[in-house]
Amino acid sequence: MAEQREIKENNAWHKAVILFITVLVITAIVALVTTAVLQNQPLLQKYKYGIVLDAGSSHTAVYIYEWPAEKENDTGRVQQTHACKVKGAGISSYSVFPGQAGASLKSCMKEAESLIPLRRHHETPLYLGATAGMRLLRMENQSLSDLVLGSVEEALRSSPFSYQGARIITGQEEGAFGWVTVNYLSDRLKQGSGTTGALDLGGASTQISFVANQDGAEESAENAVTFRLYGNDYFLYTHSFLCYGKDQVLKLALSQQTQSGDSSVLDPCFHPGYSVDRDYSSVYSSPCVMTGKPLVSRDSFTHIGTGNASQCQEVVRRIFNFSGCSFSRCSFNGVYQPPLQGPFGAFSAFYFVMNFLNLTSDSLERSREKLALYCSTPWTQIKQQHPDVKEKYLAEYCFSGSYILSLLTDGYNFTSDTWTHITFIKKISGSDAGWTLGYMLNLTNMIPAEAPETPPLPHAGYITLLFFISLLLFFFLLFLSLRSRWPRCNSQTQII
Ligand SMILES: O=P(O)(O)OP(=O)(O)OP(=O)(O)OC[C@H]1O[C@@H](n2cnc3c(O)ncnc32)[C@H](O)[C@@H]1O
Ligand SMILES: [Ca+2]
Repeated sequence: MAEQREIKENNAWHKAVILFITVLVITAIVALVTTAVLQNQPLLQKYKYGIVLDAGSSHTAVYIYEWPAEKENDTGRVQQTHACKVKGAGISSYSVFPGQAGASLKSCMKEAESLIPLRRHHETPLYLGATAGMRLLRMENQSLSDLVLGSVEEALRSSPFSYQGARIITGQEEGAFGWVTVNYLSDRLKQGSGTTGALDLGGASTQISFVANQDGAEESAENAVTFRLYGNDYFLYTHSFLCYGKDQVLKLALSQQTQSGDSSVLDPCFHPGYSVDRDYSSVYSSPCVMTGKPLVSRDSFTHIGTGNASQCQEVVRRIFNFSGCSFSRCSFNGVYQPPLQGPFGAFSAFYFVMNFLNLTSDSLERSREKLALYCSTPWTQIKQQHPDVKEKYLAEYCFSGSYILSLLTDGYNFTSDTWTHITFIKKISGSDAGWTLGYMLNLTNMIPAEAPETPPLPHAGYITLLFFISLLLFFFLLFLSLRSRWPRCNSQTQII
């Protein structure tokens, strides 16, 4: 009887222990799962998205970015998944029918709707930034520029995304965010290592941005931008030259060459055999062209190419004003520029043109030689060699190449030595170089000022830990349950 009571007491004791351990194990598992879920909240939500519309002077592009939902503050994680080129010219060209500017964006916005998962639409931020084309339109006619912006705003508001605004960004923002993009994508911000300068050549403006000595801020505050990113301070020199994009510069060059009012213009920046009738209005209607149309009754002139690179260089140099610098040093047009600090990434038309001309990896001298040979090639031959290239682009590569060489050397003061510091780029790690990504990262606060504290374990680490601890607890429980059966079997043997 005493033995039986002892066995019963033993069993009750074991049951209590097992119950206690079971409760402990369940609590531990619940706690672990809760921790893991809290630490990695968006386990099921894989990606988040953002959309930026780059309303440039020549065209509008819709960029879609994505990033892993649980890694919002980790530098170098946001990437471009899609770019849609809006058909037709830039939004500033809709000044005649402002209401149609918004409608032009419809097909790219539909594309974005189909590419971004439905459940993400309402939380996907949507921005539009307009650049030099709209800056020029605003200078010419503020109410027309407001109507165009109103039209795109209305179209974007009616999309399912989280519309955050459409505005004309400043040249300083355009330059600075281009710099952020380039350095973010090349992972230079996170490492806190040296940075890359950014050179952007658009249709209506061009930007130069690089980290420079802080003293420059005292000389010219309007060219200084400071960033604190990821625990590092950056003092940036940036300048945007309105009217020095490649389309506006061509107008400037043509206006200078047509001043005499002659019926034809012999242009050394176009190929021999090239001949096109142009309306004066296509040159003189731009606010960048300060001089008036020559006093002739004709509406047009004949634009004839002669293909002479050294004469073209002279034509192009006349576009810059190298006198009158009120600072310690200037680039051109009296604009302050500190000594260049490379390396540099040159994108947009810098890339389009230099890539077409096959000049992305030559020395400055070799580039000059190759360009001279190219410019002197007859127009018929050029057209035969490149039947698939848009004729407007094809006709202008000699001029644009000459302008780029002059802008970089005469304008920004790159030399034969520092020329090698420039890399002509289109994309970095699959994302286009340009201001849009930097703009979005800034507005969504995705680059923290301080280096974020790294969680004790990465996502995969939590899952692995959870698995092993659960496994361990399971075996421990199994062991205890088996062990609790042993004495009972022994007792029964003894009774028999
Ligand atoms: O920055 P802004 O000045 O507002 O202009 P944008 O944003 O519209 O300018 P892009 O960088 O898109 O293009 C720069 C210029 O290069 C031209 N362009 C685009 N693709 C080209 C190509 O393949 N070959 C030559 N030129 C090209 C385009 O028409 C513009 O004149
Ligand atoms: Ca641009």
